[in-house]
Amino acid sequence: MSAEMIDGKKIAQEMREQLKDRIAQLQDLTPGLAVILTGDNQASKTYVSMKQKACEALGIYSKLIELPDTVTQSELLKVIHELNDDAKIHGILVQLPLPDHISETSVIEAIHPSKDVDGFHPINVGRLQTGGEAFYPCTPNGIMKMLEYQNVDPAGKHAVIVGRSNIVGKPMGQLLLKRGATVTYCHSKTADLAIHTKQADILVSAVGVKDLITADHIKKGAVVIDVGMNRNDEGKLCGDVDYEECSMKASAITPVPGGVGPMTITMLLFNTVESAERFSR
Ligand SMILES: Nc1nc(=O)c2c([nH]1)NC[C@@H]1CN(c3ccc(C(=O)N[C@@H](CCC(=O)O)C(=O)O)cc3)C=[N+]21
Repeated sequence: MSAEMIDGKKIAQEMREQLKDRIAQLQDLTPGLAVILTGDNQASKTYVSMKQKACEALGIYSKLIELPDTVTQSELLKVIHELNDDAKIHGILVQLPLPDHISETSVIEAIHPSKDVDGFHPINVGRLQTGGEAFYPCTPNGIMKMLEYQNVDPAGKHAVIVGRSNIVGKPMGQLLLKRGATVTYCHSKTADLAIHTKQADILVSAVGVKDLITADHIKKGAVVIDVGMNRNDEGKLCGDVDYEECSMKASAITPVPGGVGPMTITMLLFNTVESAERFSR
């Protein structure tokens, strides 16, 4: 039996329709998102233009600030401070990665937590653990929405996460823990990956290695979430999971493209709308 494909594109589209209604309720307040793009990395440009198109489609005001890769840290911080004070802007996203001479931590910490729609600021990271009003990182939060949509309740399940980044792996574990999963983190230093991943009821791979997860890595009936973004020999986008093999064994599985990616952008819109709603209260 082959697994059900979790259609991220479709779930994302449905959530975007719901967001349109929420935006309409804001009446004369237009949610605003500022995106700061440094340098001319082609991949970054592509993602940023996808984000802008998504904003446009929903009637979210989007402001793009393009800076050369020679921009100094203090110039970048000044731009962030101005956006913190800009009443038209409810969300600020600084596209990562940044040029090497700029401290990612300093930049993230300069964004006002109430506008940090990426959920990367330590205040938001902390509140994810301790509670309180926070923005959750878009990719893991989008995955939680996909699980909900599939009627997968993490409570009592064993969730295994491969990857320990601040952007995906770590917050993914926190969100699943919040929902009652037993969480295992695996990463590049894990001695025997398959021993752990084979225990997973829910497996999330966020590593960036093509075909890292094969059928031998998963348990029959597992829910498999692929956050990887890699290119195969033909230059086509593919994930960490060998989809063909694993879909024969999993109960549900996300494709790449069309899985987690579209949900990431949707959750960015979601956080921006939420920020505007908080602002209007
Ligand atoms: N501050 C910051 N926040 C981010 O959220 C952020 C970032 N920096 N830097 C780069 C990564 C990457 N990222 C993606 C979002 C959507 C897709 C996406 O929609 N992908 C489509 C396919 C796109 C294609 O065809 O190339 C899909 O998977 O179906 C991919 C990647 C957000 N990022």
